[in-house]
Amino acid sequence: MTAQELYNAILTKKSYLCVGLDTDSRRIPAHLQREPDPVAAFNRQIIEATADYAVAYKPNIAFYEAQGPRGWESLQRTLEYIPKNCFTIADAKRGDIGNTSGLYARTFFDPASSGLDFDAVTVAPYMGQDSVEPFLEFANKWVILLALTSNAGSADFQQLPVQGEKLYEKVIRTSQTWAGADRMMYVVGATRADELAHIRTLIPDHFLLVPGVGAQGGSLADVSRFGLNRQCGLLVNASRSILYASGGTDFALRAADEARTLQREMAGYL
Ligand SMILES: O=c1ccn([C@@H]2O[C@H](COP(=O)(O)O)[C@@H](O)[C@H]2O)c(=O)[nH]1
Repeated sequence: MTAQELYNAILTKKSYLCVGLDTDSRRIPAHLQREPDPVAAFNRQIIEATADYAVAYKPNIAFYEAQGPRGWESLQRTLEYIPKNCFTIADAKRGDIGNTSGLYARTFFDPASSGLDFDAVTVAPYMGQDSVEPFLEFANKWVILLALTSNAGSADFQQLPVQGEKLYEKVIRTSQTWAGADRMMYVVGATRADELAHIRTLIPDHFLLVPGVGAQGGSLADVSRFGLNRQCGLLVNASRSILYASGGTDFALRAADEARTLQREMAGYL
C-alpha cells in the first residue's frame, strides 16, 4: 500500500486507528477455546467488529511465535481475514546482519516463501544501515524503524546524548538517507507525546506508528495535537484495550465499542 492509498483510507474512515492483534491464547474467551484455531477465530471476530473504524492491523509476532507452528498458521489465517484496504504491520522488531535480515524480509514480505504478505515490518535500527536495507529491497513494502519507544527503558539508550543529540534523534536523522517518507515510518510511543512536536521538526512528512494509548495510558489528544501532519502522518495503535474490553461472549461487541470511541475522537482531530 502506498502512502497516498493509506491517506485515502484514513480520509474515508476518518480514522488513523491501528488495531493491535496481540492475541494471547490464554485470554481468549472460553466459548472459543473449542474452535480448531481459537486464535484465528478470535481475531476474525475482532477484525470484523473493528474494520469500519480501523485503517491498519498490527499482529505482534511474539504472540504467534509463542505458539510454535500453530501460531504461524494462526497468523497466516489472520492476515487473510484483514480487508485488503487496510494496512498490515508485522510487529516483529527484527534486524540482523544483511544476509540474515534478507531472510527476515522474505518471512514477512514474500508470500511465495512464507505465505505471509505484510505491508510493513517493524525493525530495530541498532545494527545499522546494512541491517535495514534488505527490507527496503521489496517494492511497495515499508520499514517501520524503532525511534523512541513507549516503555520506561527508552531512557536507557534511546535518550542518551550522542555527538550533541539524543540517540533516537541520530537514528531518525541518519536513517533518512536510507529511504524516504514513501518507504519508512518511525515508532514513537504515545507516552512520549512531549517529544512529538520536536520529532515533527526532524520528520515533518513521515508517518509515525504510535503505540501506547489504552493500556499504557498515552493520550490520544496529545499525540494528535503534536503528531498530526498535512497527510495525517499517524497510525495510533491500541491492542489490549480493544482485544480484551470484555472476556465474555460479547468480546467483539465491546471491542467495536472501544474502536469506535477512538475513531470518533480521531475524526474530531482530522
Ligand atoms: O514502543 C513500542 C513499540 C511497540 N509496542 C507494541 O505495541 C503494542 C501495544 O500494546 P497495548 O496493549 O496497546 O499496550 C504491543 O504489541 C507492543 O509490543 C509498544 O507498546 N511500544
